[in-house]
Amino acid sequence: MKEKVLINGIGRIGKSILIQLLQKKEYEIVIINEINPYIENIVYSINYDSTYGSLEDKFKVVEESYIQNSQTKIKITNHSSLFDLDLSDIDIIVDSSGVKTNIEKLRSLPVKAIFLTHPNIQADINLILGANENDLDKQKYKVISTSSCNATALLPALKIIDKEKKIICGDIVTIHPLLNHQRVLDGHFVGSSTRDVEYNFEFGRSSTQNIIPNKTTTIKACSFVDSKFNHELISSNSLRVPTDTVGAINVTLFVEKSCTKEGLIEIFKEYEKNQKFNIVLNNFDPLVSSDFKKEQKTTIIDHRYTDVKNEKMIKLLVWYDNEWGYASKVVDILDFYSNN
Ligand SMILES: NC(=O)c1ccc[n+]([C@@H]2O[C@H](COP(=O)([O-])OP(=O)(O)OC[C@H]3O[C@@H](n4cnc5c(N)ncnc54)[C@H](O)[C@@H]3O)[C@@H](O)[C@H]2O)c1
Repeated sequence: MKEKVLINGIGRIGKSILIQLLQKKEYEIVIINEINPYIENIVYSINYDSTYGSLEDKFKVVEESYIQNSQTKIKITNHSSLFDLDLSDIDIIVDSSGVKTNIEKLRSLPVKAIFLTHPNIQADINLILGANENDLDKQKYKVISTSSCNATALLPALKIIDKEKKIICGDIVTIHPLLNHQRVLDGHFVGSSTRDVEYNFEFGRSSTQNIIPNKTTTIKACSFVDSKFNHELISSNSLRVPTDTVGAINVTLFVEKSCTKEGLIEIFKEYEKNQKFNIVLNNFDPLVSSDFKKEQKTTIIDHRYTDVKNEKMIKLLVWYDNEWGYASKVVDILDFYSNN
């Protein structure tokens, strides 16, 4: 039996999830709900993409409110609230709209599970593969947050190091591509109490003309998954840069047990060899951010920059595709949920 899916919000993340789910026979995308009222524009934005290229098997509009390609027919709805939708034919909702919704009310929806593509402390669980998948209890948990792209990339690396060397404290800087809530040229700041975007004057500044510093929610998102990895342990900030996708995290950690650069690389190689999910990729090649575009592994350790000072200070550079890579982890989480 296929899992019948509704995707809410078909922006950067919704679209990456849609395209990856379309490759899998275990899922049927029944509805896309999107507040964009122009179905021709929805189909256009699914078919063509400046970052990842255009779809081979293109969709077209049929019967006014459906889109169809050679494999699939999907109903398009335009409700601003999930509570206005007919969910009688839906098993799973993937909410990639970024809208903050009352979680108690979400639980009452007549579906098996609702996956939120943002960190949410009120969700039944914030889930990152390689960190806490064993805590997933399908009988108990209905609203499942798939955390953030940064936390999905960082937390597995922190846990690997903590297990072997015990982290005392540290600092991270995320270097993050543009997001759709930013402005192209200077304008009023963007942020709202109904979306998971921080109020931040700097995000009203031109995204293509600036490196924009901001307080990242990365460590907070990690703490929702594993409370040990919080702001008492690790400080953080972010630099938003004018690239389309693929982020990097510069990580500095102080640890209790002595280590060497070679020993650390060995630990990550061992993990990569034995991992259950597509998480760690060890890179030794002279690559740049765009080389990691569409990479499904989301904790890419660039060992050209792995370093140890005074046996107890570790430096790592971690890459991840914040759109396609993160979306692939959401799909892996759906698989994990469905198969357990
Ligand atoms: N872009 C990233 O790198 C990234 C990575 C991980 C997680 N996320 C999270 O995923 C979510 C979506 O981010 P995005 O970058 O895709 O944003 P986006 O702005 O590109 O897409 C959001 C889509 O949702 C639609 N939408 C807005 N309100 C809606 C509503 N009430 N009902 C239905 N649709 C609605 C918008 O029209 C838009 O098409 C956010 O929570 C974000 O924090 C983003």
